[in-house]
Amino acid sequence: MMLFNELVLASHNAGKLKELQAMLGDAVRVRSIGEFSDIEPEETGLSFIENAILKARNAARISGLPALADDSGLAVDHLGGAPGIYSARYAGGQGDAANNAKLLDALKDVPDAERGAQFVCALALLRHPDDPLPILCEGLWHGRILHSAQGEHGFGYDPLFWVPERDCSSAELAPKDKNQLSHRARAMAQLKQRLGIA
Ligand SMILES: O=P(O)(O)OP(=O)(O)OP(=O)(O)OC[C@H]1O[C@@H](n2cnc3c(O)ncnc32)[C@H](O)[C@@H]1O
Ligand SMILES: [Mg+2]
Repeated sequence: MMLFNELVLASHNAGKLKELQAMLGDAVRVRSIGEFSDIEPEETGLSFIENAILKARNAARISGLPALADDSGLAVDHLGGAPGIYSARYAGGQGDAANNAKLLDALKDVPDAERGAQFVCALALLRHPDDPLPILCEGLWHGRILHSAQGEHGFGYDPLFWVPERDCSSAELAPKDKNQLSHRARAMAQLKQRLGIA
């Protein structure tokens, strides 16, 4: 049962915002945290869940609205799950191109069979900043890291993420297809069920 008709999305990532908005549809009025503040909270948590809660709590406090945050990243088997929660900061906060270059370099001589990886998404919804029981949902997407970038859609690590079920990179998927298959899509499907808007 939906208890509100408006929420703020606690993300400063344009690619994520677009996907989350498309997935939520018009069941709820979505505001962006950018309307309220340009300051990004420090992601000091040691898990995706902790960081999602921290970002949502900060947004709920700033906006006075229920807040939904997404903390996500790429966990590469050969790297023991790195970059994981540090995915956005993998190359020192220099952006997607630098992150992708560093990842390709880290896997330079690694054969296909050992290039398995998962995209991870944790969603946290807080109805207010002191919500003692956030709604938490998670999604995983299994794939493999390519040897070079492919595709123009999406954002972040998408050009390097091979999607076995579609035989292409996630940056080669049409946005509507990525939004049905991705880690974010899986977490969002759970959230919509919890909210009764599935
Ligand atoms: O924290 P916010 O403001 O939401 O924006 P952010 O970009 O910093 O987001 P995260 O802290 O959750 O870091 C996520 C990292 O994982 C990458 N990532 C997450 N989901 C992705 C997806 O669907 N496709 C490609 N890369 C993704 C993304 O590019 C970032 O480098
Ligand atoms: Mg972030």
